[in-house]
This record gives sequence, structure tokens and C-alpha cells, in this order.
Amino acid sequence: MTTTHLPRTGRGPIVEVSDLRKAYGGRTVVDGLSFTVEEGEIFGILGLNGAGKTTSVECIEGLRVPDSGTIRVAGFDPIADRAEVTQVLGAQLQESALQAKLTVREALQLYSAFYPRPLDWRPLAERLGLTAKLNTRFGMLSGGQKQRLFIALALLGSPRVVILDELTTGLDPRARRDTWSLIEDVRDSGVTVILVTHFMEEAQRLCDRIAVINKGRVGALDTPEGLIGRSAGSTVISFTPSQPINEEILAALPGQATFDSKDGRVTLSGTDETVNAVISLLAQSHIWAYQLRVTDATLDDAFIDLTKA
Ligand SMILES: Nc1ncnc2c1ncn2[C@@H]1O[C@H](COP(=O)(O)OP(=O)(O)OP(=O)(O)O)[C@@H](O)[C@H]1O
Repeated sequence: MTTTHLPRTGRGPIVEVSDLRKAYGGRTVVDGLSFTVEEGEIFGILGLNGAGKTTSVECIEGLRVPDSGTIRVAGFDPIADRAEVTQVLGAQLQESALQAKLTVREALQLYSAFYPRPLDWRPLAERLGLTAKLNTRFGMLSGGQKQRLFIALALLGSPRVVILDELTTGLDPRARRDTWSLIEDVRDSGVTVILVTHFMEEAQRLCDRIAVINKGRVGALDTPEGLIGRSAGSTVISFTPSQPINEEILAALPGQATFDSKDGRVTLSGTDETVNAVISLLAQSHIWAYQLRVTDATLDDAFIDLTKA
């Protein structure tokens, strides 16, 4: 199944990466990467450890110099047009970038001074739930509060795009969900978000489109639903038949991606067509299906499938 993505906003591309290549000490880690991020979307970047995600986003941020390829951020080159890119792009800081003794207020004031037309940090702090923490030193903040501060600092320059790299790593489930709402708020305020994450639930819930990076290349690019649909099958059907079913008949059912029969339990992944075919087969053969389960495949299933060696 192929899903055609329509940009949420129709405002056109804001980040364009074309045939990006980067090697470290002769070892290629980004190998001809190309993708386009539409303005107004949350664009996810997924991939196994070492796939080249951080290297790629650091090239977009102008923190690393590509060996070849082109990158445009709102039409600007991150290296040649550094000043212009700094005005349109907000990047999440790494924890080491802030001194532990700096208070939240001081950090917001300091980073405001970096931009010619910064947002007023007070309402921003309010929106991010940081007002009560303004006098707290960075080193005393919880993981979730630090992430809120990083989002605030990334938004201070009123960017058109923010890059968030593993923003929710280390957060408890509640703080992670709060952060997701914040990211949606950011997107709803018109800012494009590029999100690098290892959390499939996060990507499935937040991202409009996702690039799965495999060994420095785009292995797949689609909406979360599109990725799920095009990999292992969008629906998983499992049941224990009251009598054995000929495996050749099961394997020939329409729309299915995978088939497994173990210890008397049958598991198929496929489409709605597969579900209907299973039901018809069972009815025609007068077979009972015990513990029949029909579940949606998840992005997790799709990711494992798409990053198989
Ligand atoms: N400065 C560097 N010098 C040498 N090798 C590097 C450097 N930075 C990254 N690498 C290597 O390049 C490869 C890609 O790293 P990168 O951080 O881009 O991957 P990633 O997809 O972000 O991984 P992760 O999910 O683990 O964060 C890795 O093998 C890493 O060890």
C-alpha cells in the first residue's frame, strides 16, 4: 500500500537535503541522503544506532561540513549562509551546553541576547510551564524541566524550523507525554519540527511523515500509516483453529505479508482483505477460531521490518 502524503500546510519545502555524503576517517556514514521537509509538518527521522541521523541533522544545523551534496534551509546553505540559517533554524541544545549554576531566567535572558528579534521569553516560559522555575539553577531541574527549557531556548529566536534530537530520552512516561503535547503545540503555532527519535510510539503519534535512515540512506519515507502499511502488513490476525488448517491454503490468502503457524496458533499479518478471507475460510470449513485477535500493526513492527539486515 502506498500512501500519498499531502503537506499539512501546502506552504512548500523548508528543508531540502540532496545527495548528502559524510565520512569520518574514510568510513562513510551518510551515503547519498536525500529528503525534503515541508513547512508546517513534524518530520521524523528514525534509524538504528549509528545510521547517521545525528550526523545528518548536524549538517543541516551547519555544525558539520558535508563532504558533498546540497542542503537548503529556507533556501539558505547552512555553511555559506550561516547567519541567515541561524535566524530561521532553532536547534535543541545538548545538556553540556548549559552551566549547572545558571538559573532558568539567566539562561533565557542569555540566549535572548543571541538573536536580533527574540521572542519575549516570559510568555514562552509560561507556555512551557517554567515560570515557577525561573530562579532554579539548571543543575537542579528534573529531566522533564530541562527538556522544557531546551524547547524554550530553541524557540527563542522565533525560528521557522526546530530540530529536536532524542528530546524525550530519559524522561518518565508522563513527562514524555507532556513533551509530546508541547511539540504538537509548537507545530500548531506554525513552526516546522524535525524530530530524531528512537521511540516508535512517539514517532507514530507525532510525525506527519517519517524518513527511516538505513546505513546513511533513506530506506523509506512515508506517513506513519504508510510505513506500517507498506511493511509487514497493517493488520495482525491470530487464532487457534479447532482443527488444523492446510498451511498452503493459509499461505495463499490474499493481502498478507507474513504467515506463521506455531504450537497450533496461526498468526498472519496482512490487510482487511486478509481478515475477511480468514473469516470466510473458517466459516466454509466449519472451523472454530479460539482466542481470535485482530490488532493493528504498529510502527515498531514496521521499523523492525524496514531496518532488517
Ligand atoms: N566525530 C566523529 N568521528 C568519527 N566517527 C563519528 C563521529 N560522529 C559520529 N561518528 C560515527 O558515525 C556513525 C553515525 O553516527 P551518528 O551519531 O550520526 O548516528 P545516529 O544515527 O545518530 O546514531 P544513534 O542513534 O546511536 O544516536 C557512527 O558509527 C558513529 O560512531
